Amino acid sequence: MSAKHLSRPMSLTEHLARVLKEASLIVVIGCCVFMCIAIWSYNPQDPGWSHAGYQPNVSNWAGATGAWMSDILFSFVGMGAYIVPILILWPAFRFMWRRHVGIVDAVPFFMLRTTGAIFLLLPISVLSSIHVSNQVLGYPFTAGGLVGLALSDLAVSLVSVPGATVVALTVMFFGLTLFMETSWQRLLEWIGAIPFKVLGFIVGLAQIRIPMPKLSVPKPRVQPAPVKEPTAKTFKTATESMSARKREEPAFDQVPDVDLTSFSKNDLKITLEEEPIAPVNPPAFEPVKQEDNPASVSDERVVMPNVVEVVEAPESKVVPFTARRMVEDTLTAAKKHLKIVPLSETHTPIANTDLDLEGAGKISQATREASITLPSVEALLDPPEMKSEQGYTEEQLEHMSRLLEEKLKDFSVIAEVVEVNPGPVITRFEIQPAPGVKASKISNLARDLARSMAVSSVRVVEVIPGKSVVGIEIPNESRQIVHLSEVLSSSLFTEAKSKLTLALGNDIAGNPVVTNLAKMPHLLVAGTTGSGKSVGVNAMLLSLLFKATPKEVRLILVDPKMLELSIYEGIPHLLTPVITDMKEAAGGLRWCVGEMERRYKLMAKMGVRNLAGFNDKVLQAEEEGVPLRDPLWNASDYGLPADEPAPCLETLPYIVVVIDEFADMMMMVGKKVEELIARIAQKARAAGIHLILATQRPSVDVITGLIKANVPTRIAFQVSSKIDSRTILDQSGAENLLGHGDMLYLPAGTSIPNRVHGAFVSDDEVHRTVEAWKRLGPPNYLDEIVSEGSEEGSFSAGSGGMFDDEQDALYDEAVAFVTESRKASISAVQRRLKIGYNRAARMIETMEAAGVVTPAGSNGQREVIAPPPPRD
Ligand SMILES: Nc1ncnc2c1ncn2[C@@H]1O[C@H](COP(=O)(O)OP(=O)(O)OP(=O)(O)O)[C@@H](O)[C@H]1O
Repeated sequence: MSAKHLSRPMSLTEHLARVLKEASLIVVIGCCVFMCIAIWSYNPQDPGWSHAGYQPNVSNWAGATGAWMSDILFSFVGMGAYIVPILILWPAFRFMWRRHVGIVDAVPFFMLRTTGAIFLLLPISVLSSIHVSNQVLGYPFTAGGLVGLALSDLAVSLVSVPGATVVALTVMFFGLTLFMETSWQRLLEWIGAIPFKVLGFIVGLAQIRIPMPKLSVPKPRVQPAPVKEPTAKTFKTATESMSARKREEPAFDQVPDVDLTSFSKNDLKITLEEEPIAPVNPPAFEPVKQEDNPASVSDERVVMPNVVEVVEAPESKVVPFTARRMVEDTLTAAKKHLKIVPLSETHTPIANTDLDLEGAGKISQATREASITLPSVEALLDPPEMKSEQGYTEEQLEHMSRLLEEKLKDFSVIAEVVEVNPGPVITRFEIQPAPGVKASKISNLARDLARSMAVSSVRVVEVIPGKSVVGIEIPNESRQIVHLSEVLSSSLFTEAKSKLTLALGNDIAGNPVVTNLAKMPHLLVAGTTGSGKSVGVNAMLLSLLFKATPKEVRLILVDPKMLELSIYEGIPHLLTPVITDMKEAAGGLRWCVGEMERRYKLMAKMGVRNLAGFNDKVLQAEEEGVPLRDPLWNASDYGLPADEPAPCLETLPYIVVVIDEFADMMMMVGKKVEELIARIAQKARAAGIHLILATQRPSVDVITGLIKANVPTRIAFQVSSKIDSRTILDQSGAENLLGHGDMLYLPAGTSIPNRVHGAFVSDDEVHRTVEAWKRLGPPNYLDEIVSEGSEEGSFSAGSGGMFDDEQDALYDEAVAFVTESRKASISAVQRRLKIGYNRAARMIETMEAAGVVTPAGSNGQREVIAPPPPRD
């Protein structure tokens, strides 16, 4: 948001209100000055309200009116009369200072201060009445006036003089707190800062006397770039702009020797907390003549991260400079209230416990040796752009914080901005709502806040782990693009051992977000059209292509739009050509179910619990020179002699099924797809089969309860409504994203989504990577995958017919064969009818359901129950 947005022209009503406000203040000031004159020139002998007067002339400077006014005040509140003008003036000034507060908004504050004023005034009268003699003063009644007299009589009779004094003092401070609306803590801090101010003044005087060389100060920056290795002897600070510091700065060795080692760490923490600092390498501060090379010193400077923390006492050599800087910082910090801490320091990166940084190394090493070298990220992807500072200036942040508070107040939410965290794409304002304000109330205001703050969207983060504040995320004026190459070259990605490592993008603080599909174990990606889904899916696919060889990961890509994934046609990772036909897509899923069952059986025979274990065992046996034989092999199934040895087992690749628009599939193929997906999702994890489902229609008929229950990891790109966001994430928030790859990533088993700025990858980059892989070898397609679907015969939308195996054209023939041969063997049926393994397996299962054969026994054999068909 630009500054011009912030300072929009006033409407006529606002203008009138402002003029009226200022005119009233002038009247109030006038009245108070008059009252002051009347009170200070009070003469008990002047005529007034309490008596007729002892002298013919009025001596009060404010005339007879003043004499009457002061007499009334002294008669009622005695000495309290002196503070009455202050009690009127102070609130009037505060009302003026708060320029954006309307009269209605000011009513609660007015009531608060009036109550405070009464509770302040009355005890002063009571105390005066009890402790001050009226003989010298000569007020009409007592030193505390009639009110003081009445209340003090009552108080003394109830709690005697000391008790009444304590009660009156307590009430007085209570009233003062309400009236001043100030925090005693701040007051104490302010008083505590006075010695530093004095010290600063003395140092300033000394500077004037000693001519010093100039030192240029770098231009303020909102987001300090993180420094790799902060020196232990420096102070870590946040934020920006030493813009106010325009005066000349001396070289450290010429600064008057002020011993500041006596400052306590706590002092520094309190006073320097918000002040940006540009720590300096001591050698860079040799006296430099600005005229010669003004930039040379500032170039040496490094902006350090935030929040003052004295790690170690400064070395004596740098004490004078540091000390002077501390004093300056103290002075500047005293003026500021807004705490600005870059997100890079406050935001906790997403936990990467899933990344398999250690495990699974054995297999990968072994498989990798025998396989092709992976293409290089640097050679194929565009390098990341140089990051430039794109956040708001410190003044803008200050202004926006106040504006945010006011806008919230317009919506009857009293809240205070306690911290601002600028990030590369968004800036997070942490607000502390008043007690009793519900976070959901603030969430519901997201759109109104975006409108009133003139930004494209505002996201409300109801829960920030470890804090009691609510976060308001406001987009920066221009956002940084996260390039995939940046995330792929991060150590998090390169060190991850899992072959299914996915690079998603950067989190709000700019840290890479890398996840493991193997642990997810299935992923649902949804978002409206143009929100960045396809780019996101491409980034995930490229992550796999830069991490795994075809021996390690195979892909089945389903692309009904024939647009997005067809680009990958021909890469050696594909198990089948990119599927664009829904029939074949359903067949692909059925093949996956069959493959899953087969893998489960294999793993059971081998006594391992998952694919990694299976592959380890196979490799180990290969290394020992005794390769394992396929335990499921049955020579007779293939018409071979029984003594034919089974083939050797090979490692099994992970299989990733990516469906780009699975709503289309649901519409065209019907409910059965949902069941198939659920079946794969429930069991396929151990078998190494993983699903990535993408849709641009996040409605309940596409993302059904069954799918949600089985696909625990979700990514929501921008959606058009709260309802869509709830359908994907079970909570709102995605409707307030920025689009263009901005996403909410909800890992399995958590309820707090993480905002991630998705990695961008261009079509060119995808092309280059695909070409590189194509050059490394042709794909080895399995024909049975798509034939599984098409050979099933017709299937009508929503009928579920294609999965009803009793409707299978060959089912009757299969039953006849089984009952005649009395052999309920899948491979026998497969061989006899010349069909795929999965189709045969399903027929046998259908026969089991129909009572033709028994369930498989412990040895895997089935009995045929039904009699053979009668012969003609
Ligand atoms: N991570 C990103 N960073 C920057 N811009 C992005 C990012 N992701 C997407 N975009 C921009 O958004 C545009 C739309 O992205 P994309 O085509 O992926 O959307 P989509 O959700 O797949 O839309 P559709 O469903 O219509 O295909 C892209 O052309 C690109 O310019």
